[in-house]
Amino acid sequence: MALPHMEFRAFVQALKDDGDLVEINEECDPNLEVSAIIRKVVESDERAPLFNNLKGQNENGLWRILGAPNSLRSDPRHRYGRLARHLNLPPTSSMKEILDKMVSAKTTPPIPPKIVETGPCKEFRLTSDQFDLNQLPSPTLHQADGGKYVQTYGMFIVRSPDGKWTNWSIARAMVHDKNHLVGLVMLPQHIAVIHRMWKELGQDMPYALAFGVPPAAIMAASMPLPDGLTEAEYIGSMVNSPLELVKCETIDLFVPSTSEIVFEGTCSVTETATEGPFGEMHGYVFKGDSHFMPVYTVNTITHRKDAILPVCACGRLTDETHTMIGPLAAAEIGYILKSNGLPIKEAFSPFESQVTWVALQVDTEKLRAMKTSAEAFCRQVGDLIFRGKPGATIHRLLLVGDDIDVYDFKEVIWAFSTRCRPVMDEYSYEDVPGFPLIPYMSHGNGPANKGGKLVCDCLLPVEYTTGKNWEAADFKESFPPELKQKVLDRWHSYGF
Ligand SMILES: Cc1cc2c3c(c1C)C(C)(C)C[C@@H](O)N3c1c(nc(O)[nH]c1=O)N2C[C@H](O)[C@H](O)[C@H](O)COP(=O)(O)O
Ligand SMILES: [K+]
Repeated sequence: MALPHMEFRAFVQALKDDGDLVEINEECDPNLEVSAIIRKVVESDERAPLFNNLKGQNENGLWRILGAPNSLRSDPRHRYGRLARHLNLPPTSSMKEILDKMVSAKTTPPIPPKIVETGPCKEFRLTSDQFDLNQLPSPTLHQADGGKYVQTYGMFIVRSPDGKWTNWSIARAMVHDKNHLVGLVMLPQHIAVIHRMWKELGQDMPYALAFGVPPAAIMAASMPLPDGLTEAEYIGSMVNSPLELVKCETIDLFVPSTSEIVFEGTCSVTETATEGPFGEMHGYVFKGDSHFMPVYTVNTITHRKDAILPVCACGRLTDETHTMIGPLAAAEIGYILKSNGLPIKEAFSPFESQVTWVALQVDTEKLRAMKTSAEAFCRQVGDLIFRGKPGATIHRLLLVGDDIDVYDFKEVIWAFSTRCRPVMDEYSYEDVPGFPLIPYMSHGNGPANKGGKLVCDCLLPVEYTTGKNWEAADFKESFPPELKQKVLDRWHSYGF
């Protein structure tokens, strides 16, 4: 068995060994029952459910479902254990350690993937007359959804026509009919950028959709890495070993050889169909909210025996859209600001903001050395992030001082509530791309795709000039160290 971060099935075994898996062997219905269970799981940080017995499974066990593949654990000591297992990090890892790992390959040489002859994803092969996506256990995730969202945690593999850039990403897709999907292809995402390249050529875009890929790969697939960067070699560098890829049956693309399930085909550059509505990452399903999106033809399915389909039943806190989309964008945002010489120490997207905010911890000593103004600094940050792709999903950037732990929302909201004067300390951006999936954008008063962004300065003026001139009225800062130690030592003898 390979290591959990390099093979999905080993990852599932690792969850089981961690006591972080519940195997459900009684028959469950992929129409809402499975998702209801997953929703209850992610709303209470319960163990991940593995559905071994689904209505509609075919004779080779295609497919089972693993729900909540990268959600939270209830034990605070292992809160991010499932994310850590995706990266071969200890289950006690912090979010900082996990995100540092995700940017670690920025400064190490890429390691190209290794092509292998075959692999477990080739155990079974179905041609288009041998499967019906409506008969297979494609799950319906929310009762108001427009279709069966079979694709919520698989990885799209698409390549630029010149073959130079292979992008791996997660984008949703639902069953359109027995051999077709329809999915969200939306700029500025790279899948949409590459789709446009094929459209300009007048050729349908070959794609592979691999489910149950190496966990390290799905993390990078969910991260807004730079244009033109091929995730496969970035991940190779991150895990310090080449990923093993195998050639698709019908198209000139390569997929991780241990993938659980692989759909192969072409994404039309002309034909669209109605997609949505879908219960999305901000926690809403708007009735009738569907749009025309590209149609994917599924020509071939290859898969492992008793293959497992990972499913994110997304919506309200806390599922993979919150543990991954916001934090991974924050990691990229922090990296961009640092590599542009700005005094940023940490960046995180608070779940409580439904990952629409990124909090940036500022090194205020370096800030003071810049002898800059609040307006100039906030505009510098906002221009770098809101005019670039990694900031696409983020609508508030909060600048906080050294004393604020951006990974702890209690800290962030204290600074925001007490140090950022509404309006005067906020710098608006109305002329930048907006994120249309946020309800106040898609169903609000202004344009869905433009503006609605702020840089919120949660640094007090003294932090720009002479430095912090207050003590927090709390146990940590308002008492001499020896007294604090005495209180801690005697805490129980006092009677607490
Ligand atoms: C982890 C994760 C990420 C995403 C999504 C989901 C999960 C679980 C769904 C549950 C399927 C919900 C859907 O909103 N979804 C999604 C999506 N990006 C889209 O353009 N379209 C989508 O439908 N991302 C985010 C993208 O994966 C990242 O933005 C990534 O950065 C993209 O890669 P790239 O274009 O930057 O290379
Ligand atoms: K990506």
